[in-house]
Amino acid sequence: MLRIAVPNKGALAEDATTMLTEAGYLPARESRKLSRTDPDNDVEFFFLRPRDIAVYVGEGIVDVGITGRDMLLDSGADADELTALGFGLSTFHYAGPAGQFGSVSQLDGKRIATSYPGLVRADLERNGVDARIVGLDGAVEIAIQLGVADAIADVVETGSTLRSAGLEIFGGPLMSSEGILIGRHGVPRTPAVDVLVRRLESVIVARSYVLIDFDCPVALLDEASKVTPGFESPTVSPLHDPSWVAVRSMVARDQSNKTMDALYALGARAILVTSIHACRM
Ligand SMILES: Nc1ncnc2c1ncn2[C@@H]1O[C@H](COP(=O)(O)OP(=O)(O)OP(=O)(O)O)[C@@H](O)[C@H]1O
Ligand SMILES: O=P(O)(O)OC[C@H]1O[C@H](OP(=O)(O)OP(=O)(O)O)[C@H](O)[C@@H]1O
Ligand SMILES: [Mg+2]
Repeated sequence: MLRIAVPNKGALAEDATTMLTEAGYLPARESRKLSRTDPDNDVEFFFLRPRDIAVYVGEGIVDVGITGRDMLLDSGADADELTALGFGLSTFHYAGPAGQFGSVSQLDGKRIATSYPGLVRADLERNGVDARIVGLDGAVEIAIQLGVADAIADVVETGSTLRSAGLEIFGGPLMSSEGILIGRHGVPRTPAVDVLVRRLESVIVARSYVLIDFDCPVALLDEASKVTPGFESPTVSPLHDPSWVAVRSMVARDQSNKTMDALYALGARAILVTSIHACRM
């Protein structure tokens, strides 16, 4: 059985479960249970704290897990990113009271509150800054007001938590993060892991692309194919009227209206966009 660790709470938990469900697995947690089997897929799910998942994977206790890239890096666990999952997008930043800090070098001799000490220590070393790290479990944005730190380093998504604490970011982002699938370093990918990765990547494709169908005068087919080149090349089918063809292609979901406008302006008609329920690329 493939053993998969899934966040049991926090920012990644719901999206990870939804994505695995769309990929055909049964990861929904039953009441307060910390594990469940999915016999049809020969998988066992473990519901763990996202921070601990890198540790369990790195120690080889579970085969793979879903966590944040920032948490993997922070943990220093012996695990690698297998694929990025496109949810839980965030950046990691230093922040301080508005107007007080301009660059990382100004952190020299200061106290920095964070829940990600490994990540921050590595960044400070890279920048040659000697600062004291104050390790906190969460709600670090209030640490300056409470007098335990001079600056913080934390996850930023919308920035609203920082703003409401009167803080602003300074220096560049330490990293960009998102939910990722991780596996133990140096362990060859088994066929079951390959299937999992392919299924998850297919969910991302099905979410990011749509199918576009349209009727096109044969004389315009080359031009239309440039608008919708698809992955390999568009599918072209004959119509009863020999001067027209039907064309089908994949286009990026967020470009679908622009693509329809361009095709219409070119002379294509009966332009239809449909969602992709599932795929294997
Ligand atoms: N507001 C957010 N938006 C997007 N991603 C986030 C957000 N907060 C945290 N994350 C990401 O989610 C992952 C797990 O963080 P999360 O906050 O869920 O864990 P935690 O702090 O241990 O749990 P909790 O906040 O429930 O105590 C990290 O990779 C982090 O970057
Ligand atoms: O930029 P924003 O959209 O405001 O999101 C960022 C906030 O979200 C997370 O907090 P979380 O809810 O996980 O609480 P925690 O700090 O206690 O972990 C993170 O630690 C930031 O505080
Ligand atoms: Mg959190």
